[in-house]
Order: sequence, then structure tokens, then C-alpha cells
Amino acid sequence: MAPSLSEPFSDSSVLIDFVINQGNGVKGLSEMGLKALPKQYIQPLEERMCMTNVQAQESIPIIDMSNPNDLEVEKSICEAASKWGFFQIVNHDVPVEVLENVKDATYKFFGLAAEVKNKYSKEHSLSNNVRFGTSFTPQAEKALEWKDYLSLFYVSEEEAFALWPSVCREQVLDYMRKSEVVIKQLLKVLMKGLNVNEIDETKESLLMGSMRTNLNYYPKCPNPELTVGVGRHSDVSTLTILLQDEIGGLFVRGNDGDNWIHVPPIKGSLVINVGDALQIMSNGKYKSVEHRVVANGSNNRISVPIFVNPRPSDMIGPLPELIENGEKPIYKQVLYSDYVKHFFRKAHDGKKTVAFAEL
Ligand SMILES: COc1cc(/C=C/C(=O)SCCNC(=O)CCNC(=O)[C@H](O)C(C)(C)COP(=O)(O)OP(=O)(O)OC[C@H]2O[C@@H](n3cnc4c(N)ncnc43)[C@H](O)[C@@H]2OP(=O)(O)O)ccc1O
Ligand SMILES: O=C(O)CCC(=O)C(=O)O
Ligand SMILES: [Fe+2]
Repeated sequence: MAPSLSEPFSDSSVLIDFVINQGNGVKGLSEMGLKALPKQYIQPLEERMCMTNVQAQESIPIIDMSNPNDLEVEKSICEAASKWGFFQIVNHDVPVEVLENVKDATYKFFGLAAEVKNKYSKEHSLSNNVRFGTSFTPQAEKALEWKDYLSLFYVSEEEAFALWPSVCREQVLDYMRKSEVVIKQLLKVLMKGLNVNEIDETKESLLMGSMRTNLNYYPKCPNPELTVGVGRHSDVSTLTILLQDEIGGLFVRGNDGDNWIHVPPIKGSLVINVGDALQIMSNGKYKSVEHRVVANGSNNRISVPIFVNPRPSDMIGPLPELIENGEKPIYKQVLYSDYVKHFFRKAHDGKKTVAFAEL
């Protein structure tokens, strides 16, 4: 039974039951037309976005990928990855209709009835590789985040056909397939910037041996200033390729450490960011930068990140080529699945995950 408007969720077990156990998510809360944000979503003051900390004059680089092997383009990719950890690419090879189709499919998935989406929840999903959820890690969070997601870990086309929701399966697979060219172009350039000039099969697998695509849904929120869409974090990937819609709300930590920079939506562009695995493998040259998403009081928002990762069974650490060149390692070798489990078992806490690999 849905809770009544006059008795909103003062009892947390009622909220958890409605949002998590019944699969209504925050989308279900948003669609009830609540007048006030349930207290479980109220973030401590220091985690709320304060507009005085936004640096409106700054922006992350926008890189034209028409000629990816042009030396100036290569230089701007490596500089952006070292200085900002984030950049947007335009004129890349991923067709605009592939991007539009995956956005439509995201709306289709979240438009399904709660009972249907709930078949993919941690409790009911037939596989750990397919997971519908809400917030980030609700069991570890003091305050919940205003986001629902579907997370799809790619193993094979056969598995995707058997297990992924049919309303979005083809569109996500197509988005992943078509993004592979640009992912390889970027990794080749980034490796060249480290003087790693050959990407053999083993290295390619270490850099991009596994991929996970998330469909993120941030519904319209009452009192958006009191909560977050996604709290401060860095990704644990090698690289993340992020498609966002036209609403905006993604902020990246500026390189002076205190301020936040908005990532404005640009039609047809993709946002690229360095994840912790690449920061570790590059021995700190490329930076995985903290970012967060604000909640929105007027619009629903979606985004579709592809997390390009090592394989769970890979050991990651500074690349041997860097150490052979005389660099002192600042990270140890860690099993990538241990690193990711450490990330998923705690609430978002900015850049703290990487301490797991520090020497
Ligand atoms: C969801 O909101 C997010 C997500 C992000 C993600 C940013 C990234 O960079 S994702 C890239 C993740 N990397 C990979 O997918 C690498 C390859 N995969 C793995 O290494 C493994 O699949 C695994 C993720 C480590 C899971 O390993 P497994 O041995 O099967 O162990 P489990 O028991 O299933 O999971 C361990 C632990 O993690 C939780 N968890 C697993 N998958 C997810 C998921 N997709 N989303 C959320 N949480 C997940 C799981 O519940 C377990 O926790 P327990 O407490 O139950 O033990 C960035 C920002 C966001 O807001
Ligand atoms: O929605 C966004 O713009 C970013 C989401 C994000 O940071 C993530 O899923 O890791
Ligand atoms: Fe992220």
C-alpha cells in the first residue's frame, strides 16, 4: 500500500519498504507529488551544493575529435586528463541517433511498473551483473541520494540477451559497441602521453577488459537544495564515457581544490573522465577528479555512463613501463575486484577510495 500524503515517511522502514523493497525508487516518491523532501534524503550542510562555490567563469576543455591523431589534439587530451581529469568530446564517431536511442531506452526502462523494474533489484535479479537500485549504497549511507539506476555489467551478447531488460538491451549494446572506437582512440593517446607506445592484447585487456553501463534517472525533487543526485566521488574505472541529457547538473571539482565547475550539456557531445584505475596505472599523472550531481526541482534528468574498467581479476598498479623509466611508484598492486568492492561498500566520500591503493 502506498503511504498517504498526510503521513509522509516519518518512519524509515515505511520509506525503505516503498522505495527499495517495492522497487518504486525515488521516481515513485517524486510522482507522489510530495510537498517536502523526506528527512532520509536531507544531506548534512557540508554535502549540499552551495552556489557560492561554483566557478561560473571556468569550464572543462572541449576537444574536437575529428582528427584524433593530430598532435595538437593528442596534446589537449593528455593535458585535460592531467589537469582536469574531465573533458567533453565533440565530432567523435558515435552516431547521434545511437545516443538518442539510448536516452529513449533509459526513459522506457524507468517508465516500467515498479514490479517489473524490481525483478532486476539486488534481491530478485537472476544475476549480479544486472542490478536495478536507488541511491548508491543505502545500507551504508547516513543520508540517501536522489537517484535510481540500472547497472549492466557486460559479459557477452548471449548473456545480455538472456538477462538484460528487453526495453533497453539493444540500445545499450549499440551504444557500447559504437563507443569502442573512441575509447580505443583515447586510450592510445593517453598511453602515448606516458611513453607507452604499444598496446598489446594484455595491456588492452588491463585498460578496457570489462565494461559496465549504468542508466541513471534523477527525478524532479522537492527541496532539491537539501539533497544530492549523486554525492562527491571519483569513478573507479579506467575511463568513463558519459552521455548526459539537456538538463545539466553535473559539477566537477576545480583544480584549485575548493570550487565546483558545471559541465554544460552540449548536444551530441560525450563527457570523458579519468577514473581511479587510470590514476593508479599512470602513477598519478592522470587524475580521477571528484564530481557530483545536484538534484533538480523542475525537471527529470537522465545520464548514461559507460565505465571502462580492468577485469575484476586483474592486478592494477603503476604500469611497469613507468617504473622501468625510473619513476618511484606511489601506489601498490591491488586486485581490481577488491578495489571495486571497497568502493561499493561505503557511502560516497570524495576521493577517499584511492587511499586503498596508496603506498
Ligand atoms: C551505482 O551508483 C554509482 C556507481 C558508480 C560507479 C562507478 C564506477 O566506476 S563502476 C565501475 C565498476 N567496476 C566494475 O564494474 C568492474 C568489474 N566488476 C567487478 O569488479 C565486480 O562485478 C564487482 C563490482 C566488484 C562485484 O563483485 P562480486 O564479487 O560479484 O561481489 P558483489 O557481492 O556482487 O558486490 C560487492 C559489493 O558491491 C556492491 N555492488 C556490486 N555491484 C554494484 C553496482 N552495480 N552498484 C552498486 N553496488 C554494487 C554489492 O552490493 C556488494 O556490497 P555488499 O555490501 O552487498 O557486500 C559511481 C557513482 C554512482 O552513484
Ligand atoms: O549523472 C551524471 O552526470 C554523472 C553520474 C556519475 O557521476 C556516475 O554515475 O558515476
Ligand atoms: Fe561518477
